[in-house]
This record gives sequence, structure tokens and C-alpha cells, in this order.
Amino acid sequence: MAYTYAYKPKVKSRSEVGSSRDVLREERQGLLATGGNGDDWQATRASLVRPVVQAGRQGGYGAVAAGNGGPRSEAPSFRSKAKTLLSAGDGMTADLTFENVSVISVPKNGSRDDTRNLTQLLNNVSGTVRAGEVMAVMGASGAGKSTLMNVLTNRNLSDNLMIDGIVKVNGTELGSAISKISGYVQQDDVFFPTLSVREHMEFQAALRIGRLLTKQERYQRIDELLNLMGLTKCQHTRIGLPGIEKSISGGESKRLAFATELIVNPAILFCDEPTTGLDSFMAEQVVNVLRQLAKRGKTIICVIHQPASHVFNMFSRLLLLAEGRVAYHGSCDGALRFFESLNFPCPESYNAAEHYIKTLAIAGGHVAECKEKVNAICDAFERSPDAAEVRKSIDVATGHEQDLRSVMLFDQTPSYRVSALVQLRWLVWRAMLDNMRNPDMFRVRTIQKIVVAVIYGMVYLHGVKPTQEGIQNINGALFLYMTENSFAPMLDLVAVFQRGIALFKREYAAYMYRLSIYYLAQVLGWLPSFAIDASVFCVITYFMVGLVPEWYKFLITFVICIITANVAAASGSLVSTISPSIDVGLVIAPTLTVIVMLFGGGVYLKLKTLPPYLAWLQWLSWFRYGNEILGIVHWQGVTNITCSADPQLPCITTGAEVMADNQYDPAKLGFDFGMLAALYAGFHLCAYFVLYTKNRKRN
Ligand SMILES: Nc1ncnc2c1ncn2[C@@H]1O[C@H](COP(=O)(O)OP(=O)(O)OP(=O)(O)O)[C@@H](O)[C@H]1O
Repeated sequence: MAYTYAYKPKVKSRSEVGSSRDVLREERQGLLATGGNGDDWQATRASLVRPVVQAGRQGGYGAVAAGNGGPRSEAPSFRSKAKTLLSAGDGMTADLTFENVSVISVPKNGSRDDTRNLTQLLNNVSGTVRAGEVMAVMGASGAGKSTLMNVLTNRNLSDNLMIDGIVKVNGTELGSAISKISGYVQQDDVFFPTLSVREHMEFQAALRIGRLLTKQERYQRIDELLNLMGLTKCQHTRIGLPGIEKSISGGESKRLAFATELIVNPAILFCDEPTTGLDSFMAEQVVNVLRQLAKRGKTIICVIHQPASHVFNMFSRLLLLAEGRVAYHGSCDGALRFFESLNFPCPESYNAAEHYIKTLAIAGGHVAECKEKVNAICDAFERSPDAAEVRKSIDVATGHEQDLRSVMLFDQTPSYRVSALVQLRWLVWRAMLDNMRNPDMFRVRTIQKIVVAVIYGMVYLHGVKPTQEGIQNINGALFLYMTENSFAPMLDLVAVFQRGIALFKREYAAYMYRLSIYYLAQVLGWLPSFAIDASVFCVITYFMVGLVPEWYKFLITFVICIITANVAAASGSLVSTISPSIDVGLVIAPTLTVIVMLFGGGVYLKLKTLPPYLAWLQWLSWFRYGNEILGIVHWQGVTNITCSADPQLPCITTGAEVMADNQYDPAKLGFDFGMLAALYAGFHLCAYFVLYTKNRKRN
């Protein structure tokens, strides 16, 4: 059997590409000649450019693909088609079939040729679900339910899995394009806790629907979904973190996850354990919502763990997995008969779902017997009329005329619904809102800054004078500007790419935004916070400390505070992307800061005394450049430093001597600013590169 690593999209041959381009050009010219607008042309283009739609297309929109553009009035506009497809209950319907799906895992360091290394996770799993059906996927823990869902949705597929089999929607293999017509409600609900329910929906609608609907229409759609999911009353409540800060309830959170996926009116909805952690009443409500959606023509596939009897009876179809094989697939009533025929009747008044799971479980201590029993059941199913029925319905479904309008509509190039600028605007909006609303990150931090600034100002209140003792104090005060503006921003960013990684992965897999835009938005989202912190600190301390009250000197000090915060934050971004976890990042970041501080010279070290094999580290220290700039600005032109009363002690009388003593070179002012800019860009570029490398595979 030929196994492949994940599904690959069909690639068009050169001649095919050429011919479709020609048709496209002719089409465009035809539309222009008949007064067609850009939208019409785009709609036609959508029907032409996708290889997956081209493959095997016979009717419907295929007629357009054959060059039959027609006058503008005959074809509905792109926007009106979008509205039709997005309006609730009026989208396409989809029959899903999967045939002989097999998955084999290879250990990370094992050889694929050595069969002892291979583990079969799924073994020839086949099935069908039609539009309007709600199918429960059940089985004991480790039976392969999540693996099957991942194959069907084409998501979360690790590199160590070899996958074979055919997954079709309305008779066409979609590969990763299945994400464009399906939603996946995953086991864990992941949201931005600081956003309200409505804000979350607005963000999702803006990036997932984008220009297909107007703002007004998007809001109307949000209202409809909130209403459908019973979330209207909590629409202005912050989502929160259950158990940590007051939030919407577990059931509301699950329904919000549904609303999020339904925003683009997907034809198929995959749900992984949507009732786990909910009480039986809430679980019933959730499955009820699934039934309502099925009544509207959706195809629902739902992994579920031991549902209560009344909840189990709400499903119209069942797929039982055991040891990676199909133990039963068909109607729920049929399952009772099938198990009875094998002498495993469900006892009176016993939960049928529990009975199946128990029968198919591999009990510790009886592994060999249980496996033998499970294999016998799976073999019996393969020979059963139910299995024959499944095979027949796969043949019928795959032979159907295709209706993949949604795929054509959404599967355009580029795949994003909105421009990079709009993506940036919404992502920055969300990041800023999150920072501003996070009490730890904003209010507490600002208060902390004020307190530290006042203490700092009081410490130096009478000590900064142009005397021999004052030289040390002034240099120390300037160096503290560097340290105070480095630690917090660096630590802020250390967690930034770890904290939101789960949400990012989902949204990125759903083609909501580009990686570069996401990165940029995270950085921009923190800017106001850094600017406020640095300003508060600089303004309070500058005058309390008693530094020279000249606009030029103050302005440069202020600018250096803000630049330092941003360079430190950039290094924090790099630590965040290279660290495998927040904990590791929190160990690396302070270590790095101490090294950078040490090699920054100033009060800790005379840089000229550094051994050559370590001297290069000073070039990576933003302390070195910022400190030199502050030293030059504050010591330049100073000529009135008084000597101490003891004539035995050495005496420095000018700022130039202080600069020489500290190796500050006034000619290097521009160079220092340039190096700060280079470090800022360098840290961010490296961080982005690491993030890109880690997320090259979108799903
Ligand atoms: N990427 C992988 N590499 C190796 N083994 C894997 C991988 N993914 C899953 N498995 C293994 O495959 C088996 C099936 O896992 P899966 O998560 O599909 O089970 P499940 O039926 O969803 O279980 P549960 O109900 O406990 O979530 C398990 O033994 C699991 O350890």
C-alpha cells in the first residue's frame, strides 16, 4: 500500500495552467466587452483557478469554466453569491465520504523501513455522512477517534504520520481546501479572555468573512448567530478564563466556539468532544444545537465520550472505532441489532453507548483476549450487510454531481479574505485591547512604574551635582535609565508568542491572517504600553534627580528610554520564539539581560579591560550604545566640576574628561543610534525567522 505523508493538492500541468489562463483572459475580455465589472470577473476567476475544482468537473459552474462567460446580467455578482452562501441555512450541502483511511505512525527517530517501529493508528476506516445527519464517533480511549478527525479535517497532522485513503466531499477530493467549507470545533475552547463575546465575534467575522459582506451585514450575521446559540444575553460579557477570572460559563464558552465556526456558514461541522466537561443538561443543549444545524442542511461529525442515553439517542448515525478499525457504522438502532447478533446484547435499561464502549475496550490484564474479541467484532462488521450498505453509499455519493460553490468562492488566490492592512488593523486592535484590559499588564505596571520612579528620584534627590562624588551619581542615574527600561519590556514579550500559540495556530490554519502580519501586530500592540511606561518613568525621575533642565538633554533621554524599551522587547520576542515554553523563556530572559547589562560598560565594567575572546559580546549590548548616548549628551559642554577638599585626591574638572574615562566618544553618537536600530531590526528579524520556521506547515 502506498502511503503518503499528509495529503498533497493536485498540481495542474503546464498545459492545463496555460489553457485555463487563456480561458480566463477571454472570459475577462468578454465581460469587459459586455460591461462586466471586476466582481463578475473575479467570480469567474474563482471558478477557473482552482485545480481541485477543475479536476473532474462536469456540470454546474463547470460550464463557466469552459469559457461560457455570458453577458453580465446572466451571472449573479460575486457579492450576491457570497451573500447566498453565507446566509444561514442557504449554503451548499455536503456529503462526506472517507474510504480505506489508514494511518501509521513512525517514531521521531525511527526508520520507516523497519516495520517494528511502525504503529497502525487507523486501519482501513471507511464511512459516509450525508447532509442533514449528525454522526457520533465513539470508541474507547486510544481507539483513533481524534486521529480520524484530524485526517478528515486535514489538520493537526504530525510529520511522523503516514496517511493513506480517500476523503471526498460531494465526490471530490479537496485535500486542505476542506477547511474552506468546514468548521472544526476542537476539544479545547481557546479565546482571548479579555475580549467580550461580541468583540470576539466581530474580530472573527472581520477576518473570516471580510469584504464578502458589508459591515452592516456582518453585524446582522453576528446577531443571528448569537441568537441561535443563546448568547445574546452575555454578548457584552468578557470571555475570561474559567476558574481564574469571572467569565462566561463553560456551556456558553462551548456555544461560542460553535458560533465562531459557524460564522462562514460551513457545510460540514466537525466537533471533537463538544460535551466533555458539561453537565448532562448542558450536553443535551449542545447536541440539540447540532441537531438544529443538521436540520438546516449541515453535515455534522462529532466525537463524543459516553453520552447519557437521551443524548446518545439524539444522533442519527454512529461510527464505532476500536483499535483503529471500524467496529460498527450505521444507524444507532442498527448498532443494537448488530451487537445482539454477535451475542453482545445491551442489557435492559442500560446505556447503549456505555455498553458499546465497554464491549470494545481493552481491559488491563486481559489485553490478548480483549484484542481477539475486538478483532472478531470488526471482522464481523466487515462481512455484515451494514458494511455493504456503507460501501454502496460511498459509491453513490462519489458518483453524484458536484456542488462545490463554496470552495470556488472561498478558494481564491490569495486565500485570505481581507488585505494585509485590514488584517493588521484588527490584530493590533485585539492586541492593544488585550494589553489595556489586562490589569496585571497595564494598571498595576503603571502604578509600579510611578512608585519605582519616585523612589529612584528620592534616592538621587540631592546627590546629582557637578562634584567629584556627583560624577558617580550622575553616571549611576543614567545607567539606571537603561536597566529600568529593559527588564519589564523584555519579560513582557517573553510570553507573548507562547501564551497565544494555541489560538494563533487555529486562526492561522483558518487562513485568517499572514504570519508576518501576526508578528507585526504583536509588536505594535505593545507599543503604547512601552511608550506610557517609559514616559512616566522618564518625566518623573528627570526632574526629581535634578539632571540638567535643558530641552535637548531631556528629549534625548526620553527618546533613549523609549528606544531601550523597544530593543529590549525585541530581544524578548526572540527569546519567546526560541523557547520551547514560557518557563524556559523566563529562565533565558533574565540571564540574557544580566549578560547584556554587564557588557554594556557603564558602572559595572571598563570595556577596555575585557579579554579579547569576550569583547565581541559588547556589540550585542544595547546598554553599551544607550549608555554612551546618555553619557555624551549629559557630559558634553560641562566644564565646572569642582574638586574635593582633599588636594591628595585626583580631580576631574570637565565632562570631556569624564567621557574619556568612560570611553565615550562624542563622534560616535550617530553610530550608537544606528547600532540600536540594527539591534532592534536584528532581534525582530531573527525572532520572525524562528517563528516562520516553526510554523512553515500551516496545519
Ligand atoms: N502523532 C502521533 N504519533 C504517534 N502516535 C500517535 C500520534 N497521534 C496519536 N497517536 C496514538 O494513536 C492512538 C489513537 O489516538 P487518538 O488520539 O486518535 O485516540 P482517541 O480515540 O481520540 O483517544 P481519546 O478518547 O483518549 O482522546 C493512541 O494510542 C495515540 O497514542
